[in-house]
Amino acid sequence: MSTAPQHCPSPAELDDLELLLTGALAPLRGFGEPGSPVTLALPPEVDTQAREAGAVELVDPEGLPLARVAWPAGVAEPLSRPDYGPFRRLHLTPAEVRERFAGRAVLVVTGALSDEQLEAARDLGPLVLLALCGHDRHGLPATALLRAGLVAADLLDAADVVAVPLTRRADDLRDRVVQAYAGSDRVVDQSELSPLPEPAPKPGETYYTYGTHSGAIGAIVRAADKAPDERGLVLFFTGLSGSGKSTLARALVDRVLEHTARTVTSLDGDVVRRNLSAGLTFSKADRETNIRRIGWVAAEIARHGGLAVCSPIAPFDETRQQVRQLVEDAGGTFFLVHVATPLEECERRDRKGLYAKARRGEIPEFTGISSPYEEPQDASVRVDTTGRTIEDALDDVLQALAAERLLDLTAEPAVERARPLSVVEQGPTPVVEQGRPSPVVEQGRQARVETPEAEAEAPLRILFVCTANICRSPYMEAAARHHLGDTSRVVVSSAGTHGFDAKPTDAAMAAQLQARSIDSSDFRSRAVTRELLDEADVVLTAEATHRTFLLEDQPEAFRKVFTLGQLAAYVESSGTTARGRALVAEAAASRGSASPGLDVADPYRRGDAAAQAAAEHIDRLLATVLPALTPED
Ligand SMILES: Nc1ncnc2c1ncn2[C@@H]1O[C@H](COP(=O)(O)OS(=O)(=O)O)[C@@H](OP(=O)(O)O)[C@H]1O
Ligand SMILES: Nc1ncnc2c1ncn2[C@@H]1O[C@H](COP(=O)(O)OP(=O)(O)O)[C@@H](O)[C@H]1O
Repeated sequence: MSTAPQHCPSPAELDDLELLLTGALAPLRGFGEPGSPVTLALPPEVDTQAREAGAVELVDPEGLPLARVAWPAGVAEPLSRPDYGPFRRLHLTPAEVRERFAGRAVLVVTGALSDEQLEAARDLGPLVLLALCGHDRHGLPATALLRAGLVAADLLDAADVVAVPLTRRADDLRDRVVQAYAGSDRVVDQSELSPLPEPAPKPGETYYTYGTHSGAIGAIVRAADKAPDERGLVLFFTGLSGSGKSTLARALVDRVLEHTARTVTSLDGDVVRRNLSAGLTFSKADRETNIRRIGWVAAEIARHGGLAVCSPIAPFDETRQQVRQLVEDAGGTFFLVHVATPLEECERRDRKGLYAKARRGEIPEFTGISSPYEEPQDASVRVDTTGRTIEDALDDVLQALAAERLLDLTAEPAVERARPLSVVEQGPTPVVEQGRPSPVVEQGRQARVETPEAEAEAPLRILFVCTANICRSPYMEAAARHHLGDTSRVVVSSAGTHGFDAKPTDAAMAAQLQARSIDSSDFRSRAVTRELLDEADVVLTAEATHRTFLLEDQPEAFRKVFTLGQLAAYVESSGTTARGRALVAEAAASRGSASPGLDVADPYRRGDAAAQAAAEHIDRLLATVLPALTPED
């Protein structure tokens, strides 16, 4: 028989294991007994190995073997006594409690004792404070409950605290567990000491803050009882590729930064896969690993009161539930947003060309096509973005967040958005002297152009970027070249953020160019590279999402990457007279944001009218931007 695999259970499962091993759940002796809520979930590969070996070895978070569990039958045999986690000394077995504290009343507590309850507890005589502090319980966090218990025990004449890791799912077995510790001694519940006030707490709320808590207990309660909007928060967007997760998540992050002093961590699916989850595939197991990693990071952020915004596909319900659990165990709130844009619309958008590839069988296991997406039943809000503006769709999320009193971003920001500052007003950041950018501003290009003089003489290089470099950016490149005529002061080119190398201009956009007597038959698409970005003096993207994509990889390029609409808006609103590189530096210093409202909409596969609208939009923007970007003689 093969060796039993090792596995570290979830915190709640570790709690259950402890109760099983100490006999607190007797006659239950293992996981998964018929009708028992005490279960153990093994990852598929561990499950397979455990079945082969007939057992699994459960280890603590540091890898110390705790128990051998027969598998799949589930009987647990101890290998060592647990010694992980804070307040371990308070974790006595039922037998130890019965022996050490025989004859004492057992007071069962799930919250901090109020002043009134403390007074009433004095009448009970010597006490055992049995603190139910399993990992997935709502209410006062376990460590705060135990600290408050120790203070209370100090204030009472003879009282000791015992930690009982009873989880919420084992609540049906609560009486049995309490009895195991109390034996034949008297049992009193905390709520019997003073009546609960009306109205009773709502599900998920606690009564630990009801009544008066003064002194040291009061301090513990107040520190733990953070208002919902002060607690760690994980906003988790799930939905199909192209449903709008990243767009909405990004818009939400911008709102948070504009409206509050909170810092935000963004964990976008694509970005995580280039970093934290680099190398993972799209198999079910790898997707689960990917989501659990995101969940782990997000939970750590929530543990410290932070705000994390996650936007992976996260197609499996069970993995999303695990993330919820991780976040709640860390004291944070998990807020699930289902971006429920239907597959047909996502496929119509196909902004990365992935659905087309998946349909052709070039991408295996593509979500929605050849890999499942399990619709969440537990989302706090469901948003279908079809036919709606981003602002409108975002509003649904903001309303739900505000309604749950988690984060109110619905009001206008207190400070009106600063108007673009001129370079002189801006102070120490990019300085423009005699119409030339300072070396600091253009550090990235120093390797290419040796001296500022030579740099000023060199033609200004514009790189246009869109998704696949077949619709919008080739049009921008060709139309700009046409518009610029035979000037040698500006050089234009284009590239795409995703795939599709060596494709001609999309037919609908080529037709628009032809209608303007511009030939684009020689054009072939290419992917944007670090070198292309380095070489460019200014990069103009079709959408804010393209800009973000570029800056996620090369944040140092932020002073030269704009959306075309953003730069046009700057030129128009600032009334600037700067030209060429000076204009680029000035626009960078203005710190205007690339609002998606300024994007050139994607005409791909949307017919001739959409192509015409995109072409006309680009024409208008180029008419504003190109004269300003052309250096003066
Ligand atoms: N086979 C397959 N299925 C789904 N998606 C695929 C696949 N291959 C690549 N991509 C691209 O990867 C992005 C999804 O990555 P995620 O990490 O969010 O996926 S998952 O949560 O692990 O399922 C997804 O990005 P979004 O469009 O932003 O969702 C795709 O661009
Ligand atoms: N109301 C809307 N909300 C969000 N995205 C929208 C909306 N309407 C159109 N879109 C477009 O849909 C696409 C969604 O892409 P993205 O946010 O990257 O999706 P995902 O991250 O889910 O793959 C973007 O091109 C976006 O501009």
